[in-house]
Amino acid sequence: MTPILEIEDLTVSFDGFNALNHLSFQMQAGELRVIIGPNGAGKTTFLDVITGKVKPTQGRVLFKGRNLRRYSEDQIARMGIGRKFQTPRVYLNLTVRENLELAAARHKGVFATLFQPLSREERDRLHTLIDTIGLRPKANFPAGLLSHGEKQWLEIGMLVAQSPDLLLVDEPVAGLTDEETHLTGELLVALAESHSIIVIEHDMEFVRQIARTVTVLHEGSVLCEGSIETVQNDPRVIEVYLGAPLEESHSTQQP
Ligand SMILES: Nc1ncnc2c1ncn2[C@@H]1O[C@H](COP(=O)(O)OP(=O)(O)OP(=O)(O)O)[C@@H](O)[C@H]1O
Repeated sequence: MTPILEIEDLTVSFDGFNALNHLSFQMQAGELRVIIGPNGAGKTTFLDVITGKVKPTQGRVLFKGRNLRRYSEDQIARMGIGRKFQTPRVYLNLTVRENLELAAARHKGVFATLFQPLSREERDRLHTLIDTIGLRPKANFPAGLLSHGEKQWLEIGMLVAQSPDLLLVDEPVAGLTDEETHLTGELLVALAESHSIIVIEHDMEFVRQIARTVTVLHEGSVLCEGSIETVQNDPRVIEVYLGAPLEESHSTQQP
């Protein structure tokens, strides 16, 4: 089976400095993959290159077998790669439902956003999605009244409303309470039943909750990959996290 994402010998240089350095990576459709790595390991650049924001200096990024090099960021988004940034980008004056409707319509293009009402089927999908993201009781609240965690879930919902095949989620639990963090983990695990997802995260408790396979980046390359136990016990990983157990080094690794 063709992997949903395949990265071959990828190097990204900024003024001669390799933010990504001969990196190779593969994931199959339906995987929930967690990427960790110390500050400066190349995690953000990794996402930037998948979404087309940054172009490879060398090497290839293949999405469902197609080389992304010649496509713009917009084209890549329309091909089915959706990205959730660290800070929520929801419309604060619109309700939860309106935010989701807008995201679903935007997926169909500007004309549809302005003039075409959602079909019955699309409305049913959004109804289910509001339940999935746990915001049914607040469906008619303006997003400005939501907590930080609820805004994150809404934005994840807006991403899903655009029907991406691959979701890229950057540090979804930064700044969330323990309970919100746990609920975010449950949400991502539920979404992983029908989506391929890459999550970048520092919070090791959260990584343990959701991770099946973890990829560790270091100095722009894959240092090691495997189950959370495999990765945590790998001496190379322990060394790059300053010789400390992962969860203890976490507090020193936050940006
Ligand atoms: N536009 C740029 N110009 C120059 N150097 C850059 C640029 N973007 C990233 N870098 C460098 O590339 C390296 C990788 O950066 P990147 O932001 O991808 O790491 P990261 O793993 O996301 O780090 P963090 O956890 O701190 O967000 C860093 O050393 C960074 O300084």
